[in-house]
Amino acid sequence: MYAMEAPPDSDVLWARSVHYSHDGSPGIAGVSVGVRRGEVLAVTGPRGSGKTTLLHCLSGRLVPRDGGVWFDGVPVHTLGALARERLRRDRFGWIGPEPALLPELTVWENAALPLLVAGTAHRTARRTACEWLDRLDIGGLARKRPGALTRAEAQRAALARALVHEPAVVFADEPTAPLHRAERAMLLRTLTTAARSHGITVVLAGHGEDTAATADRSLPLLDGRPAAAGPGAPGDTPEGQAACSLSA
Ligand SMILES: Nc1ncnc2c1ncn2[C@@H]1O[C@H](COP(=O)(O)OP(=O)(O)OP(=O)(O)O)[C@@H](O)[C@H]1O
Repeated sequence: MYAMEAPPDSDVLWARSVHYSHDGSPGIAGVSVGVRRGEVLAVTGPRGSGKTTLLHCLSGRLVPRDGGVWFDGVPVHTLGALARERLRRDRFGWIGPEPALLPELTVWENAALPLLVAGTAHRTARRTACEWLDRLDIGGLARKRPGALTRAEAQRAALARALVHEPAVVFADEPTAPLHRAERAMLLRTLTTAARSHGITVVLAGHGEDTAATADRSLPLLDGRPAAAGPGAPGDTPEGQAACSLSA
């Protein structure tokens, strides 16, 4: 049983036989994965294969209907809603397909939000946010409002917000979806370079080949299950605990 196993120390995130269904429609079924500290893991698969659902389960937004998720050895699936919210605020960063910046705030205020919400002094939050905007090559836009940014710039601002508090793990759910090809490659490179230089683990969902190429390993999903978990595949257990067939 997953509950009797102990997550390995090397894994910052560890999921065992995770099942989640959205009001009856299948989301993911029997996904197990370990993510090592500082690693970039790609979760790939076609539309509707369960990538977003898995990221939501790993980040504590959703509680699996069955199976469990551990972060730093803590069983996230047993925590209450408030504790999971705190965990997401303090230890995780999130960037999705839409930048979701607050239009009435400046770019630096948007980037600083995780620090401000956590009670960091205004001046420190501003300095740190501006350092991240500089690092992501949009320092000159710090005082602008999101409405004045291109999509690529807005997505970089969202990336700064995901990284500003130097979380343990950044979840990036198709962060390049709104971008053109050249911008996509640039954003992925920026994300992984920044995360690697700060020891931040990345779980990156996407369906393009560029997603897998960016990552250290890949977990391909199909219909909510690990795609490589056919008969005889590694991890093809009766519980369906197939670990991600990790290619690297
Ligand atoms: N809120 C929801 N209500 C009902 N069904 C949902 C909901 N969210 C996801 N699903 C279903 O769960 C399955 C997995 O969806 P999910 O969004 O996790 O896949 P995905 O791989 O991220 O897809 P995409 O690439 O389109 O974002 C799909 O069949 C989807 O229709």
